[in-house]
Amino acid sequence: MTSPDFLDLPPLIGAGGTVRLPGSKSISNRVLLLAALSSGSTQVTGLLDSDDTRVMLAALHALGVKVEQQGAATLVHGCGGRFPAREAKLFMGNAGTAIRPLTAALALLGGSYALAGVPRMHERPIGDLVDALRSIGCDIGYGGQPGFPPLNIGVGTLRIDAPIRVRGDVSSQFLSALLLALPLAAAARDIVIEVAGTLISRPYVEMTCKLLARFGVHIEHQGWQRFIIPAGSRFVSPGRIAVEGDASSASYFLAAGVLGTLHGQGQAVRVEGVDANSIQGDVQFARVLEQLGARVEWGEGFIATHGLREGRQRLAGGTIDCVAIPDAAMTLAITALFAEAPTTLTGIGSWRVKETDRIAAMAAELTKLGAQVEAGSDWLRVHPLPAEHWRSAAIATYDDHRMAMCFSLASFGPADIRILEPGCVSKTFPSYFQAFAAVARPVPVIAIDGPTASGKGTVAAHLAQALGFHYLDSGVMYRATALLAQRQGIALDDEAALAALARHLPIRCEGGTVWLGPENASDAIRTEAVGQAASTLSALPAVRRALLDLQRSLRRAPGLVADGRDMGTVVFPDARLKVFLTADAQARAERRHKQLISKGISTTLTQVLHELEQRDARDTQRSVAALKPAQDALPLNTSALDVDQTVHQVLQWWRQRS
Ligand SMILES: Nc1ncnc2c1ncn2[C@@H]1O[C@H](COP(=O)(O)OP(=O)(O)OP(=O)(O)O)[C@@H](O)[C@H]1O
Ligand SMILES: Nc1ccn([C@@H]2O[C@H](COP(=O)(O)O)[C@@H](O)[C@H]2O)c(=O)n1
Repeated sequence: MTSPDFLDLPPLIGAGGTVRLPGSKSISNRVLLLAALSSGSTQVTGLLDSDDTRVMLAALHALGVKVEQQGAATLVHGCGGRFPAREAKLFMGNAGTAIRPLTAALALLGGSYALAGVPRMHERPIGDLVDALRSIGCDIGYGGQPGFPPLNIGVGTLRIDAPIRVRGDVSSQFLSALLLALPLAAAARDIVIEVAGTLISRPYVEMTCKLLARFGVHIEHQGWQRFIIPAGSRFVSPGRIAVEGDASSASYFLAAGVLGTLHGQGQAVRVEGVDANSIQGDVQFARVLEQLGARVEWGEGFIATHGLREGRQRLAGGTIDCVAIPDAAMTLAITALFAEAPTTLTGIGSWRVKETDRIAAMAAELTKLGAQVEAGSDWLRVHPLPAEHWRSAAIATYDDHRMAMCFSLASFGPADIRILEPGCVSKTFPSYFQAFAAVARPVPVIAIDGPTASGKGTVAAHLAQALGFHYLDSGVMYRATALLAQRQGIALDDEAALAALARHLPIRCEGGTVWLGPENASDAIRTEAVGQAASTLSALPAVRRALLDLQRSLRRAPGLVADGRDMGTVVFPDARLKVFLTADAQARAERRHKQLISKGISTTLTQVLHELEQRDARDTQRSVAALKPAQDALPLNTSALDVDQTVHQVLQWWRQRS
C-alpha cells in the first residue's frame, strides 16, 4: 500500500471527543516475546497492529512459534523456552523493541541467526547490549559497523558466574532486553545484573518487571541499579493477558484537550485504554500537564483533559525533567509553543538514538515554524511562539512516527501545517490521522459557490460580518492575476508564465480594498474585460494550483466565509456548510446591469446577458475545477429573493450546523 507524500492539516480552533487508544507498542512486543518463550498458550487481547508488532510477529513466525488470530484476540502457543527454529534470517525493520530482546534471547539460546533492519536501525547503537551478552560467553558478531546492527548470532558457551554489567544511561532497553531473556538461563542459579551509570527511562524497566511477573518471573531489585533473577525462574503463560492502550500516543490527544480550548471553543478530550494504574511511565505526561496548569480528569480506564484550570490563560513554562517520559516528552516540545514562558526539557539524551536524532529533528522543524529553540546534548528549550511570528511550514518527519504525530498539534497555531511522509505513523499508530481528525475541530468554513452575479460575494460579505468571520472573495485572486497579466503583456494561454505570476501574487485584501503591492486595485480588477480574462485563465490547471495555498492560507480563527466557483469542491472540501447559489440568467443579468450602471459604466442588458452566458459556459465546461455544486452543497435559487432573505436563509442553515 502506498501512502501520500504529504498531508495538509486544516488549522484548528478546538478539539473534543473520545479516542480509544491502540495497544501499547512496548507492552505488545514484550508480551509477544514472553508468550512465545513460555510454556503454555497465551491469549492476548488489545495487541497493537502496527509495523513494529508485525516485525516481532514475523520474527516469531520465522523462529517456529505458532500464532493464531481468534477474533479480536491473538493466541500465542509458547515454545517452553526454546525456539523450534535453530537458524533464521530476521528482518527487524526499525523496531528497537523487537531487535533488542530478541538479540538477547537468541544469543542465550544459541543457533545460527542473522538480524538486520532498515538503514536507520543500522545507525542505532546496540554495542552495550552485545558487550553484556559477550561477557557471559554469547557468540555475537557484527555484520557491519561494530556496535550497530546487523548482527550474526552463533552458539556460545555460557559462563554466568559473576554479575552481568550493562550500561543504563544510553537506552533502558538494553537492561530490559537482558531481564526479558536471562530467565532462560536461570534454571540452576541466581543471575545478577548491575547497571553501570544512571538508569534512564526507569518506568520502562518497571514495566518489564511487571510483565515478567505476569509470566511467572519475579525480579528482585536494589535501588533499580542491581537486579536479581532468582534461580529456578522460568516463563509460564498467564493464560490471558490484556495489552493497555499506548500511553505515549495518549499524549497527543491529552494535549489537544488543552490546546483546543485556547480559542475558547474546545471541549474535553478523553483517551480510553489507560488510567492512573497503567504500567506505562508515559501516563505521567498527564501529571506534567496538570503541573503546567491543565485540568485533568483521572477515571477508571480513561484520562481526560478539560482545557486549563480556572484563571489560567496559557500553559506554564519552566524546566521539566523528562527522564521518566522520554516519548511523551516530545509532545511537550509542541505544547511549549503555546505556553506563557520558555519550556526546557531535560533528561532527553536518549532522543539522540531513537528513530532519528529527535533533538536535532525537533529543533529543525520547530525553527521552520518560526520558533526560537536552543538545544544541548540532552536538553531542549522552546520559547513561546507569538501568533504574529508563526510561519506556515512543511514538516519533515525523518521516518519517525512521533515527529509526525507531535507536529499535528502545531495545527492549533495560526499557520498552515503540512506533514511530509505522514505514513511513518504506521510504526505504532496506523490510523493516527483519522483518530486525530475525529477529535479535531477545524476552523469552520462556509463555502458559497455559484455562477457569476448569483449574489455570492454580496451574501458572503454579509455572512462574514454577521458571524465575525474572515472573508475570502476568491474571484479577486483570478482577477488580480488577469490584471497583472494584461499589464505585463502575458498571453492568456501562456500557462507557465501565468502560473508563475499567480504563485507570487503581491495581493492583500483589507476589508473591501484589494491591494496589489502598494496600489489600491479594487476598481481596476472589477472591469468586465478583467473578469473575462480571469474567466479564461482560471481554466488553466497550473494557475489554479498556484492559487490554492494562498486561498487556504486565509482560513483562520474564528472562521472563514469563502465565495467562488470551487470553494466547496476543491479548496475547502471539508467546509462545514456549502451553499450553491443560483439565479436564472435573466435575473443575474439584470442585477449585474444595475451594478454596472450604478458605477457609471455604460452597457446594455443584452450585452451583459451575452457576456454572462459566455462566462457561464466557460466556467461550467472547463476541464479542471468546473463550476458545479459539491455533492453535499445546499442549493439556493435567489431569482425571487432579495439579499436579506438570502442571507437569512444561509444563516439559518449555519445555525443548524454549528
Ligand atoms: N438575492 C440576492 N442575493 C444576493 N445578491 C443579490 C440578490 N438579489 C440581488 N442581488 C444583487 O446582485 C448583485 C450581484 O451580486 P454579487 O456581485 O455578489 O454576485 P457574485 O455572484 O459575487 O458575482 P461574481 O461572481 O461575478 O463576482 C449585487 O448587486 C447584489 O446586491
Ligand atoms: N473560485 C473561483 C473564483 C473565480 N473563478 C474565475 O474567476 C472569474 C472571476 O471571478 P468573479 O467571481 O470575481 O467574477 C470567474 O468567472 C471564474 O472563471 C474561478 O474559476 N474560481
